Order: sequence, then structure tokens, then C-alpha cells
Amino acid sequence: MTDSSLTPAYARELDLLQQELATHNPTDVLQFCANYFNSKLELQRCHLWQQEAKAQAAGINLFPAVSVNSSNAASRLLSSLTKQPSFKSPFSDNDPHANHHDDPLGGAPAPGSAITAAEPNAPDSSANLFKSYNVGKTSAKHVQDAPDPNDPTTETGSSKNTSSSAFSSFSNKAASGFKFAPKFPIAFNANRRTSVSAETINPNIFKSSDWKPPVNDLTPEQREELAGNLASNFLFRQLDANSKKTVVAALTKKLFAKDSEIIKQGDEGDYFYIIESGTVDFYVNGTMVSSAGEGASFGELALMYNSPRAATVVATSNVTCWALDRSTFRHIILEGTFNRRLMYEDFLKDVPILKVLSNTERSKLADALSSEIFHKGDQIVKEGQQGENFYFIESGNCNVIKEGEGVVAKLGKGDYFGELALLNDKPRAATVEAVDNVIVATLGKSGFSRLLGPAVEVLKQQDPTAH
Ligand SMILES: Nc1ncnc2c1ncn2[C@@H]1O[C@@H]2COP(=O)(O)O[C@H]2[C@H]1O
Ligand SMILES: Nc1ncnc2c1ncn2[C@@H]1O[C@@H]2COP(=O)(O)O[C@H]2[C@H]1O
Repeated sequence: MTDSSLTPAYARELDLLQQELATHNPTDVLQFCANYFNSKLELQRCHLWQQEAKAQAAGINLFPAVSVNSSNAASRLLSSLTKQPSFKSPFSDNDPHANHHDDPLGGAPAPGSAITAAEPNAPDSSANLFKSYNVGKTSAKHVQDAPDPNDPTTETGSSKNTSSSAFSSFSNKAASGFKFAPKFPIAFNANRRTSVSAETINPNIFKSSDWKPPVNDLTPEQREELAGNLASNFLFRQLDANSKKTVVAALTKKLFAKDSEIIKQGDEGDYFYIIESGTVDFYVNGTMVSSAGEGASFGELALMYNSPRAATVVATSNVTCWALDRSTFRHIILEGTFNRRLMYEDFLKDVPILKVLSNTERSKLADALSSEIFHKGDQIVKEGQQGENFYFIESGNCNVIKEGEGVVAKLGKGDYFGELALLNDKPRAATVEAVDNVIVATLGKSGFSRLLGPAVEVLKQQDPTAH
């Protein structure tokens, strides 16, 4: 409830802000409010300038030039403000993607070669595909994240409703290791603009009050099961409960025939895909760079960074995917990613071993982290066990304990651990125990090798067991 003595416009703004705060429950309230008002301001100004452009086209000058005395600072400022829109974000001075923000949430680009479940007879687009990509001739393919050596998929393509057997086949297999595809794959950025700024993925700029997410026809039970399978996904897990529901309800099933092109490098991004069954190969500039199978995901880069598709994705068997449309992706997923990125970037810039990373590298790392909390006495890693994650301590203290030796090191905020098992492919060299409540930012094995870049060399040099 707002104070009745406030002007109605002011009270309305406060009410709206309160609603946003209640919906998003942000960790960093000040930053959230700053983003919120900044994006509103940008939208308002954007409308203003659009109106002016329209009026100008119709021969009407809405804002006649102000005659200024250039020696007067205030007048010069006024003059510069009336000349061009100034949509400066507090987060980014140089956003090379900025001119791609004009229609981020608008209608999705023309769909590619997807055969949707509703269009079972859509033509197979594979005809000329393999001339340039050598699929079938490749040797030594490796399947990322969730290999599927048996590829039991058969094309059904007949029902708009989710077949419960297909659904459970996905969920059962995915349950044993569901992971999304690597966030920043090898050769990511090949052929594309490289700089990534926070503003590039700031979804607040694109908020539109009349946006309605699509709703699929899964049953509540199927949605719940699907949500469970997505739980460990790096994009999905950061969302609040409402956003998760929206995403699960917005996913649509798409079927692709073996050999068809799901995504074409250079195209505009329309969907983000999660593979329910089947396998795909990724090609960058005609060269196969990797493969993925059940539970993996792809197609996030173009949507996250508003850039052309960075790779061509070809179905190497009949493939069933869950697809999330561009608008929902940007509205929901990106919003969480953006807030999380801001939060982690702030922390990561104070982590000593990451000083060697560029801002862009740090942003990418931030996107791949997730937080976990441990309580006094919890063993975060156990000596002798296999290592899956690398950890940064966001807050709290830990003891490093070795059997027969006791406490060999003490770690606190900004320290890291868990690198030895990943670097040397050996069991954990020590147990790391929480001394009090500890929050860690974890990075999975694949992110560790892909996203730490030059910091890996620093980690090797600082091996605590070296002497
Ligand atoms: N080496 C790679 N380079 C670029 N994209 C890749 C690579 N490997 C897998 N991909 C995926 O292929 C997708 C193609 O579309 P996007 O660029 O939207 O997102 C891309 C990634 O999800
Ligand atoms: N003296 C030490 N011996 C072994 N591990 C240590 C020591 N000091 C800190 N550690 C950390 O404890 C972690 C235990 O898991 P890892 O072996 O993966 O990586 C180890 C290091 O990050």
C-alpha cells in the first residue's frame, strides 16, 4: 500500500515497483530497482523518439531545435539531449550488439526446418545438407554431456499431444544425468562479434507488458516430471518457482527427421532446444565441432546474445526436442541469468586467481556458476572421492583436512578448492569441511576446462600439494 499523500503518478510507480519486487524477490534490491527504473526510462524515451520520427516523416516537428548559446554549459547539455536519444545503460558503455536490440521480443524469426509435432508431414529438409557437412563420414565423434550410443529413437510425428511413452523415455534417461549442452562451446564466437556486455543480455530493456507466454498441452503430472528433469540445468535452476512453471508450460515438442538441419549457422535465433531423444552434430563453418545427445541442449547463444546462430545443428538420427520460443527465453531465462550474472560478476572480480580473466571471460564464467549452501560440519568434498565440481567460497570458512594429518589449510571468502581432482583426473586429495555456514559457487567439470581460460595455468602453479 502506498501513502495517499503521494501524487497519483508517484504512487502508481511505487505500486508497480512493489509488484515487481514481490514477483522477483531479488537478492540485490538496490540493483534491481536501478535496473527497473533505468529500463522504464529507456522505454519511455524510446517511445518518444519513435513518435518524433513518425511525426517527422509526416512533416511535423515535435521538438523544434532550441536556439542555444554554445558558451553556456547548460544550453550545450540541453542541445545535446535534444539531438539524439541517450539510452545509456549504467552497465555498459560499449555494447557492440546494441543495434540488434530493436526487435528482441518481436515475432520469432521464420522457423527453420523443424517438423513440429503438429506438422508431422512437413518435408524433410535434408536433401542437400550433407554435401557441405560430411555427416556420416566423420570419425571419432564424441557426444557431449549425455551420450546415447544406442539411439533407439523412432520418428512418430503424429500427435500434437505429448506421447506419454516418449515423455517418460526422455525423463527416465534424462534423470540419469540430465545436463544442458555446454554453455560456451569450443569455437564459440567463431565468426561472430566477440564482445559480450551485461547490457547485451539485459532483458529489462525488452520488457513488454502485453507479452503472454505460450502454453502447451502437457498434463500437470507431465509438467512436474519435465521440471524435475530440467532441475540441474544451468539456465533453469536459477529461476524462481513461477518462472520455472512458465518455462515448462511454454515448451513445445518438435520432431526432426534424421539428417535434417535443425539450426543453420548465420540464421536468426528462434528457439532454444533440449534434446529428448536422438543425437545431433554441430558444425562451425562446415567443420564438425561436436555432438550432443539426450538431455543436452543447444541454441541458447543466439538468443542470449542476440547474435546470428553460431553453428549449424544437424540431426544424426530422428530427434525429438523440447523447444522454448525466443520471447519466453528472453523474458524468463535471460532475466534470471542477467540478475545472476550481475551478482556473480561482483563477487568474481574480487577472486584473486580470476584477475587474469578478461571481463568477457568473467561474464561467461558467471553464467555457468550456481550457488550451494553448506552448514557447519558438512563435508563439501571428501578425500578419496571422484571430483565433479570446482568451488569458489562466496562466504563462510572451511577447513581442508587430510587423513592422518588433520587440518592442512583454512579457506575463506574468495578462496577456491576442488581443482586438483579436475586438473589431475585423480580422487579428491583432501576433505573440505564447512566451519560455519558456507556458500559456494560451483562450476562443473566441463565449465572448469572451458571457462577458466588463463586461470587454469595459475591454478596449476599454485598446487597446494606441490611441496
Ligand atoms: N562449437 C560451437 N560453436 C558454436 N555453437 C555451438 C558449438 N557447439 C555447440 N553449439 C551450439 O549450436 C548452437 C547454434 O545456435 P546458437 O548459436 O544459438 O547456439 C549454439 C550452441 O548451443
Ligand atoms: N594441502 C592440501 N592438500 C590437498 N588438497 C588441498 C590442500 N590444500 C587445499 N586443498 C584443496 O582441497 C581440495 C580437495 O579436493 P581436490 O583434491 O579436488 O582439490 C583440493 C584442493 O583444492
